[in-house]
Amino acid sequence: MSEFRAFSAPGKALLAGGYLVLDPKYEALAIGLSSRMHAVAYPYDSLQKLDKFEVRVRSRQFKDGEWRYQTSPETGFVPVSVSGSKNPFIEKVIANVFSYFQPSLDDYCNRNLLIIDIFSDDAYHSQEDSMSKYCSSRRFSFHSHKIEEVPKTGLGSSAGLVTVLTTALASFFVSDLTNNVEQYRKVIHNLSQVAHCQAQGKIGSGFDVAAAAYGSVRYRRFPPALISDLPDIGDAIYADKLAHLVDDVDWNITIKNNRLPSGLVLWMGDIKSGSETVKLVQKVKKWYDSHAPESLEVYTRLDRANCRFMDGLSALDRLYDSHDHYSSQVFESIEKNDASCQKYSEVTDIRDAVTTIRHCFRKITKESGADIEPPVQTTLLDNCQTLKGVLTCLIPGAGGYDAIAVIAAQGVDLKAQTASDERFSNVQWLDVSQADWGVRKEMDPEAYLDK
Ligand SMILES: Nc1ncnc2c1ncn2[C@@H]1O[C@H](COP(=O)(O)OP(=O)(O)O)[C@@H](O)[C@H]1O
Ligand SMILES: C[C@@](O)(CCOP(=O)(O)OP(=O)(O)O)CC(=O)O
Repeated sequence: MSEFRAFSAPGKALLAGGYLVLDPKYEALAIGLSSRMHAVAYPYDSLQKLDKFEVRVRSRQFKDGEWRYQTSPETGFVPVSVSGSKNPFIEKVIANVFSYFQPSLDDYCNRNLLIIDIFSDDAYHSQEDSMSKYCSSRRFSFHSHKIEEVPKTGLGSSAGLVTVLTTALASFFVSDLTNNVEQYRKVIHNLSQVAHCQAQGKIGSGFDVAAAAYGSVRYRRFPPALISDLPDIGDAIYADKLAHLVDDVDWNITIKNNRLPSGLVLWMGDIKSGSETVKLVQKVKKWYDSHAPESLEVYTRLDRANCRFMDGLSALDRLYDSHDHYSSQVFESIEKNDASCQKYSEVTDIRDAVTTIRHCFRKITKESGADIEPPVQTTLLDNCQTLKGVLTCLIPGAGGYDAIAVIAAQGVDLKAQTASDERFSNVQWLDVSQADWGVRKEMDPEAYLDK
């Protein structure tokens, strides 16, 4: 590719299936978010040295936000940092994209310097110590600290980065990718899952990369061994094993469209208190293993409620699209959030499912010591449920003290409703909502360039 091109990938919120989604028996609901990670790929440039590729990834929103890696076929495309700084997510994307496409330097003579700019939308990070600036017509926040030092809001910045960078880097090697992302979506997803797991040093469920690649999806995970069984990057057989995994192996995952109803909006409330997902997962696993067979009964009940929740959202989405009189009555009742809601099974089915989900999570919280829905969050969610226009609310993902998710009718303003309400004083409503589409080409690459 010889011209500028830009791509973006969405953030994520896991609205159903936390913990269960780690087991391929269960499905989960990953919602793509309007906060996106962006990548701008520049036309090829040339290095003086012709025996290597150099990839320069710049995140100018952050202090020291530039990483330069060199790689070559001779070294099995093992990336070597030549900027002194390292970024594991960028490094693994480079290793896997080059290992997969196997570019020869002869084919890229004088086109061996690849430059990509990364931009992240505000909601991914705390905005303290930042300044809003325009790059041409797009506005981003620029921070005075390094990316690793800026507090995150848990919207999946690393998954979005890995997915959009994989897409942008691949566009140097596949001439028609930019205008056919859909055709290459599976390859992008698979390469991104591999890179993300390798960079994190652990194999999670992958729901966050699935959301970054596909948008809002009903998701069932791949077997962890698909990735853990890969040889080391640079190993003589790594490229062949990676190509076989990406192109030929059945990952046996479920990726189905399952979106929030058009007539509803997702609100994410940042609580500004962190929770360490890895420790929560370890505590829940210990509880599950030590409380069998009752723990299996709890998971089975949770799974049924998760599926009722997901099915209920799909039913409500179909109802909204019908635009008939009954649909209007149902959505009007949600807007009022009064006793009239009890008349409509489309509303009560979803609420009953979430009630069961939250009850099970409180039971696990009590028995495992993992603060999935601790009492302070229970109180906050119960208060949220009373707000005008709220259909339901829950703790997303691994739960804890990170955030709350509220599904409310369009046109409802939770910021205004809660602004002077002491009960919500520690909630910062993020400027983010659901966005159903995954990684995509952006139509205005010039909009990211400093004029
Ligand atoms: N805009 C960015 N530019 C460069 N690296 C980024 C960017 N956003 C995220 N990262 C990388 O991802 C890491 C955060 O990943 P992680 O801890 O998994 O958080 P999250 O839950 O948001 O994915 C950062 O420390 C950094 O290495
Ligand atoms: C526990 C989980 O099932 C869900 C975690 O969801 P979060 O959205 O809390 O994830 P982080 O952003 O990594 O904290 C682990 C997994 O699925 O990998």
